[in-house]
Amino acid sequence: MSKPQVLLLGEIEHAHKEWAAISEIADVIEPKARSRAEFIEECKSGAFDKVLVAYRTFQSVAITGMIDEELVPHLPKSLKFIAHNGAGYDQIDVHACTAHDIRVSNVPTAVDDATADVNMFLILGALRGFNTSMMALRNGHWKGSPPPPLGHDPQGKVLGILGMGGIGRNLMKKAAAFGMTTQYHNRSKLSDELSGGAKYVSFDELLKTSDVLSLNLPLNKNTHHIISTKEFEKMKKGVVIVNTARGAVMDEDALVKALDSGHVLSCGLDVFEEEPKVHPGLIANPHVMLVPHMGTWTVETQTKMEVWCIGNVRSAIEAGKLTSPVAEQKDIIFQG
Ligand SMILES: O=CC(=O)O
Repeated sequence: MSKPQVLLLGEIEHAHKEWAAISEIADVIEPKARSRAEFIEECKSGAFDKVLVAYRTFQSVAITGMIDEELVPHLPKSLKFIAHNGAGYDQIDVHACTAHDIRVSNVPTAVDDATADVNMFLILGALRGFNTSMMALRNGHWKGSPPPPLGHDPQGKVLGILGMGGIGRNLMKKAAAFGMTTQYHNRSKLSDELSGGAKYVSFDELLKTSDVLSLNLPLNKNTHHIISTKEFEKMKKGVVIVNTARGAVMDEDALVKALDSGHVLSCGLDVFEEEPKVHPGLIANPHVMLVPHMGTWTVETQTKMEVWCIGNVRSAIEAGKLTSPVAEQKDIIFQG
């Protein structure tokens, strides 16, 4: 019997041993296409007609573009699984995939520590106002002239976490070590065991009473611009906002205005609405902490993510199911 085919969209950089083991149970193929148009043509040519599983990276979007309603109908009928190497899967229209009987998995858990570490780094940097003086030092002006205003301690501050998934819960533990108290808002209240004693509050309450607001929720139609002008107006004056989720959960234009007016004291961002473009109002603001999407950018975490994603590929081939299906598909019974 011939082996099933696996389509590699992107590259395996670390988990070479685990990937080599996939070659023992499947034939791995790669696209020749270098653009979305070429990829669609390659799909149409029948080149992928025996592919059962696709492994994809965040970066492979440069070739395929979004896995959206336009692209999904061109994917081969044989394709039943997409294993996405990343926690956030906003590049994939899950509903379009469900409609074509394609199961989708992401990589939770493996990303939690590294992303929450960046979260903490951004919280500390934004509270302390480190960026201005770090820039002054490099420009030969020591702390700057005049020196920057005094920063703020995390101790005793209320951290509001919007989206209490794995990263949010990991952040809560780290923030506790810095003396912060956590409250959260989530689609649903967590069990006491999961929430670790953090107070569940309404969205409005979270906005009104947090000293630091951390965005840890996925980007989808419901969360796009969930933080905009109206929400900034409800926040405490002097609030600090950090985002390691996806840029578009916050309206960047509105953020820049809230920073410029002084209502928002500072922010720490790892993600941007139109990456790799960064809003000029953020670039021009020396107080804000800006990191070019490096939440999971460590050898250890990238390796863990690849191993996890390859585990999904293996499970799809051997057991006919994914180990970590995306939330939207957990309760769906597939036909094909
Ligand atoms: O941004 C990183 C991820 O979604 O894994």
